Amino acid sequence: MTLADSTQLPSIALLGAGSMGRAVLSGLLAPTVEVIGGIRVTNRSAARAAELADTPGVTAFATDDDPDANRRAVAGAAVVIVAVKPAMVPDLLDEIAASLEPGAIVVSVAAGVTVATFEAHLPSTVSVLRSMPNTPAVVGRAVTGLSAGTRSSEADLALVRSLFETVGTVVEVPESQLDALSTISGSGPAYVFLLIEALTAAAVEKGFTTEQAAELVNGTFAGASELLVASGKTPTELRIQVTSPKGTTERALAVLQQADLPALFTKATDAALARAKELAAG
Ligand SMILES: NC(=O)C1=CN([C@@H]2O[C@H](COP(=O)(O)OP(=O)(O)OC[C@H]3O[C@@H](n4cnc5c(N)ncnc54)[C@H](OP(=O)(O)O)[C@@H]3O)[C@@H](O)[C@H]2O)C=CC1
Ligand SMILES: O=C(O)[C@@H]1CCC=N1
Repeated sequence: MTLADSTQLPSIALLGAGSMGRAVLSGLLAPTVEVIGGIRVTNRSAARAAELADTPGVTAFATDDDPDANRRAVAGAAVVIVAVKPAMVPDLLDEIAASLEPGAIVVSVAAGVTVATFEAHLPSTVSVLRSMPNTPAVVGRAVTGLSAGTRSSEADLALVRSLFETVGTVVEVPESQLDALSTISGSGPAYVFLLIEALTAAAVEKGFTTEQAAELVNGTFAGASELLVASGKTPTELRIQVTSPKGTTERALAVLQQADLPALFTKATDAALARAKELAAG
């Protein structure tokens, strides 16, 4: 490991060790990352905190065991990542507000909840940023949307960018675009898995075993993704390469195109966007 490969981060409190909290944590625990001052993680249930108890560099607290867990975790932390469900955010912010260090950076991963809500619940000395990572963070392949708040400096943005780069790539957007980004890349892995499930069901229906179907379909999605990245070609060019004139793929695509997938994805992402607005309203 060279110095250029490594990331140094100041002390971090991660509030909420669910799917996304643990996905972000996985990047912070990489050998190339040094969190000076360590990582404090909180969760509601003691069971999840116990799972993290032996992780080097991590101190885990459960709010079920200790009502002060979140306040203890944020005291002295330079960066606080809020990874609880959106509906829980306002109460959590009220709980920790007085314990935050002046100058602390609070980063939200919560869908929908606006910077304005965070800033309204926190002291004016605290810098707020919003992020929208996705679950491939677990394998270092997240795409994270990141937006600065009204009180965050360029240095805060750079620090939080480097934090999320431990789990993948980062796309900076104005907050007005973050909910839209969430409907694409935040939710996106679920759309891909739904397609995988559907193609797997078609394979089983054609007589393949579940194991064979998984090998065929998972391998095809992984190979196609890698081909897209490695070839530098567009998805359209690559689709055309598969589709022999008057061949079998052409027949299959004609059926799929009847469903007007672009319109369906517009409708689906519009529904996700509407839900983000509901979450913002609380
Ligand atoms: N899942 C995803 O793909 C993405 C999720 N997000 C956002 O991440 C956030 C978390 O979602 P997700 O990880 O899926 O949800 P989970 O339910 O998996 O995680 C939420 C975690 O918060 C814990 N928790 C609840 N209350 C408290 C509290 N008062 N203090 C500390 N911890 C608490 C829960 O503990 P317990 O289990 O014990 O109740 C749970 O572990 C949401 O705001 C979501 O919008 C953002 C991008 C993508
Ligand atoms: O479904 C959700 O609300 C979160 C945000 C994006 C992905 N999961």
